[in-house]
Amino acid sequence: MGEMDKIWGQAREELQKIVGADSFATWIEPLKLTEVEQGNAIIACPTRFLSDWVSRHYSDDILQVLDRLGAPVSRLTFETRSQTSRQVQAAAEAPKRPSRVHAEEELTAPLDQRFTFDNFVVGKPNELAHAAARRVAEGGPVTFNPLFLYGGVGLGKTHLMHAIARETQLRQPDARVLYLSAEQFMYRFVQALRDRTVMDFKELFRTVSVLMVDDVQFIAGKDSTQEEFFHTFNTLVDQGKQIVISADRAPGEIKDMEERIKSRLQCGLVVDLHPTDYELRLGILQSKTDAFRVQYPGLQLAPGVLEFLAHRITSNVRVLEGALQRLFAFASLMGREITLDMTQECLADILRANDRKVSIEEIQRKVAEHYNVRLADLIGPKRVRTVARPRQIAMYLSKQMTSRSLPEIGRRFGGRDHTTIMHGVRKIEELRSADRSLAEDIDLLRRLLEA
Ligand SMILES: Nc1ncnc2c1ncn2[C@@H]1O[C@H](COP(=O)(O)OP(=O)(O)OP(=O)(O)O)[C@@H](O)[C@H]1O
Repeated sequence: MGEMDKIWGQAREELQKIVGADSFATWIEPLKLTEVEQGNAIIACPTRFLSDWVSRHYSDDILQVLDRLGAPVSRLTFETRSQTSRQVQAAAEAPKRPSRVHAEEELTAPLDQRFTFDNFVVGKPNELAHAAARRVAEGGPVTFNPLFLYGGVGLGKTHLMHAIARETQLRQPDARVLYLSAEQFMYRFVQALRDRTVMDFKELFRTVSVLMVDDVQFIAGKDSTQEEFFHTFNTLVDQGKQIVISADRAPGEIKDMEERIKSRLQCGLVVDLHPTDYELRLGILQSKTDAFRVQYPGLQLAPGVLEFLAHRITSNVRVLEGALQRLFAFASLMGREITLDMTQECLADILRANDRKVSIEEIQRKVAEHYNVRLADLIGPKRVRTVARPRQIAMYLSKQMTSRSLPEIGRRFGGRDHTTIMHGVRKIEELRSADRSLAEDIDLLRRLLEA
């Protein structure tokens, strides 16, 4: 067995544990590692569609697993077999199934086993989206059509879409649920145009019970795809069929999307997934930790680690999950308890990327609020002690927490000279070591500003 086959064999075992048996069979099984060269792993993949999906959804997992197995890889390149061999393969497979069934199976993107309602942690920022998704999945009379879910990267849109599709299939086994990305919609449409099978395409789309299209912003600027999408959409709505759409922004904000489509998209229920808050992040971390404990039995987790992560990693849930996954893998490899020190060491890059940039204005506002003085007084010329001390604290924090120079800070404090700022910073440094309650006040303010 060659070196690549050996590594890939081990990687496949690991990946199966991470993604689950079904997703593994659908997405990872058909792949083959052919070469690792200067940090680049070349992976052979039977179709473009498969490589697109795998690179969007499983790249991080594959990279992490290869890394863990000692293959120093920082990039993945997917190589698809040539067009000719793909056609030969398709032709060889075609007679096995009736053509209609074949087409439907190909159209619906497989569902990720991990994306269920049970695994979705609900908090303030996503409770409305979750409730609407559940309502749609319950079936019954269509009350809002379409359901339009939108939100920033990695906040759970795809997760909710898969959960709706799965739940609908469970509750109504006869319902034809079609779930696909807008990119796949376009790809299929273009293929139908090329193969002169547009009528079949229309027929197929217009006879589904539930149509779900992920990342609809993708068809912006693609005129004929938009046109076709619009007609499909109207036909289904007229027939009272449920449509669920997701996008990275609100319908009205999608550029290069025809007005009539935008307005159609807005006529149902539009709900957004807000950025996560601390409580939701902590809830998600706790739920993922429970899942990881099954995968890594016996692993010890020191108190405070999850709170630290929820506090420091605020970008999105995907990053949060990736961080936890790396931490568990690292700890299990080292056979050590997960402590705060290990967390900081193992996730240094992610933590750095998530460091909050605090502005001088935020510092001034927070300090003024904390000491109950007016913002205008904090910045203005008043010299009374009740204002002068908080002002110096704000100067000190501005120097510590931002990369601004003393003259720049001076300008934001009502045009003061840089020597005044330096004096203020020094004064607080002195007082800090002598006055405990002042030191505690400053720590509290810093924590509030970093949150
Ligand atoms: N509330 C939640 N509870 C549990 N897991 C969540 C939650 N929100 C997001 N996730 C997880 O975060 C990851 C990213 O979510 P998802 O793929 O649904 O994001 P998205 O909004 O579709 O992002 P993108 O715009 O990048 O496609 C997934 O693994 C998902 O399971």
